[in-house]
Amino acid sequence: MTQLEQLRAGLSRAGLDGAWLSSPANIRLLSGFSSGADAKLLVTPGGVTLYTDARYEVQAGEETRLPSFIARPPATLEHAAAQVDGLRLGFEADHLTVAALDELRTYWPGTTLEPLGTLLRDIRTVKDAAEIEAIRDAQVLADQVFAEVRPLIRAGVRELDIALEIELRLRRAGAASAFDIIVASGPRGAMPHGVASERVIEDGDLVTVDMGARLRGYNSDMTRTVAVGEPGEDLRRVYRAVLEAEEAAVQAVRPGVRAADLDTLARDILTGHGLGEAFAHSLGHGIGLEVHEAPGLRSLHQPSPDVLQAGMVITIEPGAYLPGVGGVRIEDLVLVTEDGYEVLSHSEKERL
Ligand SMILES: CSCC[C@H](N)C(=O)N1CCC[C@H]1C(=O)N[C@@H](C)C(=O)O
Repeated sequence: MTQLEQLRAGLSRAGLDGAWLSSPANIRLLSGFSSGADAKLLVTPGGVTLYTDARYEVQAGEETRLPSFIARPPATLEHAAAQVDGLRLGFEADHLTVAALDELRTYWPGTTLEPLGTLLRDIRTVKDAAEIEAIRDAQVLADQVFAEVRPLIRAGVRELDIALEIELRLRRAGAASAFDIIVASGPRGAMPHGVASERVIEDGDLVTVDMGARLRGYNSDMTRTVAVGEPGEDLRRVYRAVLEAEEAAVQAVRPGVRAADLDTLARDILTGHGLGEAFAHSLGHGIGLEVHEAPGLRSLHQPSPDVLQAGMVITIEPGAYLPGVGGVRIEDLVLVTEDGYEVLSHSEKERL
């Protein structure tokens, strides 16, 4: 079933006639149009219409085979009003603003509007062959760029120069950076989201590089922690503990495993090394049109209800963060297959 067919089936199960979609990722998923921030998608029993404005007329013609209506609000809402009168329409409650919902109610007094729930989240969680190919290609590029930039990670180089080189090479290859590149060296390694700064890397540092490529709309995500010179034995011990947790969690990936249990598995290993408190985030996440999407690999603070299925693409990224000292994170991008897993990220890991 195509994603649109899955959406229609889900709408009918929920007693809805259609949907008004505003999130760029879902618009791209269903239409192929890549500038969803300036678009809406209307799904009704009679068809699907992409609404966008004159800046995107040519682009819409190139990117989608769906009929487009070129206008700006309120003309778009007035045009849609005739099609949605008397219908029950779903909307993305986690994306549509309160003001935008009020506006829909004003222009469509005869339409019942209801939150879509997890329907689109669920459709996006399991990837089809084309989506997996795009993520795989994004990771091939990320591995290649990491290999090219790896020799730059040395004493005397600023974190932001490493990030710049990564970004430049991704852009030159026709991709983009999936997110602000994290380069966290020395004590900055204690910041899980330590985006590259002006800090100059020193001998004995561990340097965490977390990067991803966005290609054909799909993202990759991978982290490597690199040793510069000879880090002290305390940091090496932390590195080995994180690597042990990471490899054990990857090896446990297969359909039917609860996402929360993978987090617990990695967390227990780190706790055994006295690093449970230092693992300050969840084990990983699904990835696709957005960097963070379902399933969440989380056992603490709202444990994930998700169970792994073939076709999910997830990250496994345990870390340990020691304020004032430094940190380690190791992350692989993993495809859940029918009989287990395939690691999509191939960049070499340190063996300390
Ligand atoms: C700003 S995108 C960061 C990408 C990165 N690989 C990543 O997902 N990280 C870095 C450390 C934690 C993890 C993260 O943000 N996890 C989220 C899902 C959480 O809430 O734990």
